[in-house]
Amino acid sequence: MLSTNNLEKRFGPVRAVDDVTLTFAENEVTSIIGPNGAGKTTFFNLITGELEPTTGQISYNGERIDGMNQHEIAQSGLIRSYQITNIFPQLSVLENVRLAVQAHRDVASLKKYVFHFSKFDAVVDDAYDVLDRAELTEVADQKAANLSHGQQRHLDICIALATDPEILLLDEPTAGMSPEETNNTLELVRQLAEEITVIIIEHDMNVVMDLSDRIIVMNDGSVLSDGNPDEIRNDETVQKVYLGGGV
Ligand SMILES: Nc1ncnc2c1ncn2[C@@H]1O[C@H](COP(=O)(O)OP(=O)(O)OP(=O)(O)O)[C@@H](O)[C@H]1O
Repeated sequence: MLSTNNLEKRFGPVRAVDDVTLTFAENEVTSIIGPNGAGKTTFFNLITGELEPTTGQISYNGERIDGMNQHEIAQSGLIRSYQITNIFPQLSVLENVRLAVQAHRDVASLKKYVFHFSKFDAVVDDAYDVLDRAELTEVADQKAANLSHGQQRHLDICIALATDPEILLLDEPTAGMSPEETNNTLELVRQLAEEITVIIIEHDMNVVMDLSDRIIVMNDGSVLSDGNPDEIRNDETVQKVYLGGGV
């Protein structure tokens, strides 16, 4: 459904992403790992349209998306979670998700929602459905600013889910979380992966090994290795370059 072909991004002399050809399958959790500066974030930025490739192609559901703007790519179902920066802290949890549901509708529908309260109710119902998936229903009326760090990260994922993604990109979803919050997030991502495709950048190897169907190891902009958790754990090159033999 999503593939890259000879994808390359140069920043002056630096090849941040260097000849990356990958295909992502539906309903899999894929983790992208690698040392600092390996090109993981740049790869995400290329897929979501935040950066344009220097050369190479990106295809999504049979269409070229390289060169499309971020908004068009997001509308087509490829959504990135933005690590809390998308949250309006002074609004309630429900209002945050409701706004995201509304923003996803086109302008004509939006007018209907304003003038027909039955449609507005449907938006609220959708927002509650999303909160329910992340177990945030109980805090729906609280100010987003008052949530714990883990709950805010989940709210951020809810805001992404409210736009009905087919592919969800998550950048270090468990960063800064307590062990309990991390477990909740793992459970949430597992549930999501039953319906959508999830691609994660993650540094925590326990999370990566636990959660992933597939792991892509990047180094110096290139794909060093690509396989299931057992294959990556036993890959000698990966151990030498990245895992230090410790996993
Ligand atoms: N806007 C930019 N301008 C110049 N160089 C950049 C830019 N963005 C990234 N780079 C360089 O591209 C390379 C890849 O960086 P990138 O941030 O994609 O790596 P990363 O794997 O996400 O690293 P980290 O795990 O530290 O976030 C690095 O050498 C980085 O310095």
